[in-house]
Amino acid sequence: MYRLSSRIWLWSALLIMAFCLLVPPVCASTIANPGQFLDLAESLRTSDHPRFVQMLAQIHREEPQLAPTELWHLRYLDAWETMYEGNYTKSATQLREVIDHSGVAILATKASALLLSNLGINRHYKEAFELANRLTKELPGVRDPAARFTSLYFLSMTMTSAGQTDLAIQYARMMGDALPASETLCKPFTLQVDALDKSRRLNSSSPELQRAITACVAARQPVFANSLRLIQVGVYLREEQPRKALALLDRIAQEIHHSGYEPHILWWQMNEANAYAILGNDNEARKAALAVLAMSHPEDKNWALSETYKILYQIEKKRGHAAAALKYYEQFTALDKAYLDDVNARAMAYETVQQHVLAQKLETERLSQQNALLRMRQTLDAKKAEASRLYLALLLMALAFAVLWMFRLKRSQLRFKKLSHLDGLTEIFNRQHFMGEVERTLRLLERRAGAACLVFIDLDHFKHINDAYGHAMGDEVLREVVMASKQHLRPVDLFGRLGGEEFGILLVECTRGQGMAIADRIRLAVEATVVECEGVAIAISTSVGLAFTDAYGHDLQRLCREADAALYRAKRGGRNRVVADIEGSIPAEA
Ligand SMILES: Nc1nc2c(ncn2[C@@H]2O[C@H](COP(=O)(O)OP(=O)(O)OP(=O)(O)O)[C@@H](O)[C@H]2O)c(=O)[nH]1
Repeated sequence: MYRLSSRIWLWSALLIMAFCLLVPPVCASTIANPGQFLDLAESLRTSDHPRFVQMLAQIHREEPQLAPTELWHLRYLDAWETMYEGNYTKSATQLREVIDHSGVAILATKASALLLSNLGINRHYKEAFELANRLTKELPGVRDPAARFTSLYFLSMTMTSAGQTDLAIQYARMMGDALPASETLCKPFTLQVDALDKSRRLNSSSPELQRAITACVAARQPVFANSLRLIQVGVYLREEQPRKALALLDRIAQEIHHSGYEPHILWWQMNEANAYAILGNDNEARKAALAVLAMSHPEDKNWALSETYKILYQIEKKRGHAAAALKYYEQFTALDKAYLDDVNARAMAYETVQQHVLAQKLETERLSQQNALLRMRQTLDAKKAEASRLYLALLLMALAFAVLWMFRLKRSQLRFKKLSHLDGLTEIFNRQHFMGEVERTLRLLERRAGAACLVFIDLDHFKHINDAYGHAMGDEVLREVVMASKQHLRPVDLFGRLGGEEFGILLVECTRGQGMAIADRIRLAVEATVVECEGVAIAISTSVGLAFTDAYGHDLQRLCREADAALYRAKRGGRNRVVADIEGSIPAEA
């Protein structure tokens, strides 16, 4: 048996038992099926170790025939055996190989869990806690119940070794929550008791203790049951109940010694020495303590040995054996220091890893916060750009709408203005606008001494047309007369309805002769206008009076008076004729 510290002994026992029960024993064994053969070998590792070694050698001879998964399984078992033989460094390398390269999730998880224990035993605490962190992270993805159970088992043990007993209890509870078919509550309960004991929260009447013992006895797990009973002995001793401790030690003595499990025997012996020492039975205490020393090796460094030296020191001191007392005291303090150093190293390593993880987490959080901020900014910028585009579009739409609205307004204003200038029936200038335009034009002409002729037109006997054919026909006649007259005007001439059946024309830049000719052409056009009413052509004629600027100047009033007078004369002269102003050279009458 290999020399381990007393705390590690318990963990080793827990480790061995865990692997014993991971794979249920298989009865058949044939190399014809290497997968099954490997499973069988794995199940026999601790219960029949010689056979396991022999099977390992046998399958090594068949190595070339093995499938890749089977080869990796074999390498995992090799790593286990190497660790069992005490070569932790080589075993760690082999396990890392399986973890990194096997590609078989269950094997990688089992190898990780075993490596965790390996690193702990080998006092590579920092690496152990780093691996524990990785295992914890990977745990949600471990679906295989046995692999999950194993991971939790080693995680719980590792947390206890780091003094993180609450976490250890939590992992142990998680083991109990999802037990693989081949497992019982013995191991989860034992781990909880161990964590409670390490954190001094266990007393002899704690229900957890009894519950765990019952579960392990029922599950036929003597190593676990004995570990729990030895813990109970320790609790009795802490509670100053040495007689109860001795009674329990007595009860389990046979089983402990029969098991041959050296760490338990040593632990049992040390507890006996301690119980007798508390009772003041120095002889028995010394005897038991010396038995512990006899079982140990000079280079052993463990807590049980440290406690033993302490007991011996106290006894020798009491007896006044100063030299012996000093010798034991020196050995006790050296071991105690080593043990405390180890505890501190574990706690320190745990804290270091946690700090590192925390720093990484903070850095990750900081980076993710920066990313989130950046994303928010980008989103905000995109939204701003979108909003700007929207505002621009809205602005353009509003602008377009305003322009359209203004355009339509202007157009309708112009239309109304134009309409307000026109006569509703004939659509030529109404009187007011006509007079205004005539006055403006006359002023312009006057400035450049241009000639013009004002023409007044009045339909003859229009009342009769209305009376004979109706007012609507009268309107039609008015429209036709206007259209006929327009044919003889130039764009510069002004044409307006003065009222009723009376119209005015200003012929611009027009000589007397031209004026008379145009007026007569209009008269003739009116006369030729055909408006029929129920097949009867309506006779239309008009009288025309003219006044020229060459005779009366550019004064509108004067011209109007003279044109009106000429028109009056045309009427009086018999109608349907053109009469010019009196002062004109030609008294034109047609
Ligand atoms: N249909 C129609 N008749 C109008 C309009 N404005 C005025 N009149 C009519 O025109 C007629 C003008 O009659 P009068 O002033 O007696 O002149 P007239 O009958 O043409 O006789 P003379 O001018 O002397 O030849 C009236 O009967 C008015 O009612 C109009 O817009 N439409």
